[in-house]
Amino acid sequence: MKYVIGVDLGTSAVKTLLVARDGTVAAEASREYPLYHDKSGWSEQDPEDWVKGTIDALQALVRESGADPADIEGLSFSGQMHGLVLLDADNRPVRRAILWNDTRTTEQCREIERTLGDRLLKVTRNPALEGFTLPKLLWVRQQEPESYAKARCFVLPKDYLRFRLNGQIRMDLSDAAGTLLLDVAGKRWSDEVLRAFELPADLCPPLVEAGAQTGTLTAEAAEATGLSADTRVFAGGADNACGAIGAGILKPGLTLCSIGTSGVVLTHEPDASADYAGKVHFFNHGKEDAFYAMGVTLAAGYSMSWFRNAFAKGESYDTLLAGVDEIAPGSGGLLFTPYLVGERTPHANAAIRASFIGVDGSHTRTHFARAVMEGITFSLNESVDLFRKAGKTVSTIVSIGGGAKNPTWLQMQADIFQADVVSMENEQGPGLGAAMLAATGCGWFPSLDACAEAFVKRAKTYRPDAGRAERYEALFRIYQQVYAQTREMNQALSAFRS
Ligand SMILES: Nc1ncnc2c1ncn2[C@@H]1O[C@H](COP(=O)(O)OP(=O)(O)O)[C@@H](O)[C@H]1O
Ligand SMILES: O=C(CO)[C@@H](O)[C@H](O)COP(=O)(O)O
Repeated sequence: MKYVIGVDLGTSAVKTLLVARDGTVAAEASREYPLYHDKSGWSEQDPEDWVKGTIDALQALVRESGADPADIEGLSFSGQMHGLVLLDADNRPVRRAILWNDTRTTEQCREIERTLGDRLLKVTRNPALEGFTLPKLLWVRQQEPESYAKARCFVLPKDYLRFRLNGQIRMDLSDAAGTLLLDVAGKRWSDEVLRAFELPADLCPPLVEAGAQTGTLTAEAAEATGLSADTRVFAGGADNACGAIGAGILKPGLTLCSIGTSGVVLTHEPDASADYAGKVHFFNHGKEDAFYAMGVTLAAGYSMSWFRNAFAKGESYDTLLAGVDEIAPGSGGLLFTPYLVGERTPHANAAIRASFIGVDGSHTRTHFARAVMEGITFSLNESVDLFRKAGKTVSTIVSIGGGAKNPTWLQMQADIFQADVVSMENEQGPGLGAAMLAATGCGWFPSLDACAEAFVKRAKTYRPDAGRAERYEALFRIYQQVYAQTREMNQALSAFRS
């Protein structure tokens, strides 16, 4: 049997999948790594932790599957987006990576808007948001000039990981789209943006398609992982692009919901003609010449993991969420907004923070757990709502990510989104999407679409219940008021955050 590997470099962990030629997942291995929040709004990781975790996970994958390394033909990547990894002349990181959910760059975002005006949206197709890469580059240049002086090139998280496995510095278009330095429709680095900020063109790595082969494993990487040095390495893509591939979102009319650390609602765009006026992100897909639009909830799964770590440390999600299905929609009048680290869609605001509204003496921890699930899903529904208002039909949503492991949450998504929600046999869509890029690159299939026919396996469809949907519609209208009602208070409270 021949195999490929998909490596998903997530925010909470790296997840590796060994996938056989018929699309069956033969083995899985993952390793967690820490997040550093040294100050309020900061979020960093050590690139060395990604490399160690991945090598460890790959070793375990090869060892525990018993697969012959010679039969593992290709490997590709899916990665958390936007994180800035600045490299020195020897390609060593000059500081820790600043991640997608780090919001320290509000000032730099305003500077980008002032400098580029309406050209920003025209060229990069996106507004200036704290999570994107360009504001982070400007922050390091202004705040840590000694680190910036050492920097020769920047890459994104999975590009650094790939470099450590194949020795080549490259960036794929789907990830480059989230830097605010790419001419998204033209598929090239924007000279105009680089010039406007006096950034040298060679700071940007060579661009490739997500499906392009970028060499093979180095001898050292092969030795460390137990893989063969002949294993072909394919560039891979942004986790949301790969999640879309792994869920079969390869043609118009299909929508994805992913609840990982972040949460996204994403629709396929066949070309760059759609204009959402910057209300949602607009990026290059991992499928050549296609695009996607998406709304992002910054703290989706992160709200659940925060809740667990703060109030039930050490418990499994299954234990934490036991009993939530016995509580009626609305959690007994308890509402949660998931703005733990600020928000992106529909409220681009780094200063907003989360709330529980309506706490009652009768509420138990289970009410709080259900309210957290509902609040995250209401936030994602703001993106569904935005797409519907822009004229998209959203009737079937494929749901992936850690949040899709819980059947009550999947039914809740159907009831709140008022759409059929489809789960996958394997909820690890981004890793599967990465494996599909490798499988197609190895020539197993003539196209990603053909690969999807064999690899994308739907498990169950959750249909909305009319009664619950009606109740949630009323609750959603109340939920939508919380942002405006708490914005000023949170702005004032920001002075008290450390
Ligand atoms: N069994 C579960 N039930 C409900 N939610 C879960 C479960 N397992 C994981 N999650 C949620 O999924 C999140 C992790 O999802 P994952 O897709 O692995 O994230 P990432 O790609 O960002 O590392 C956790 O933060 C948690 O909120
Ligand atoms: O910032 C974004 C998308 O714009 C995030 O979706 C990151 O790409 C991280 O993803 P997860 O770790 O939550 O999968």
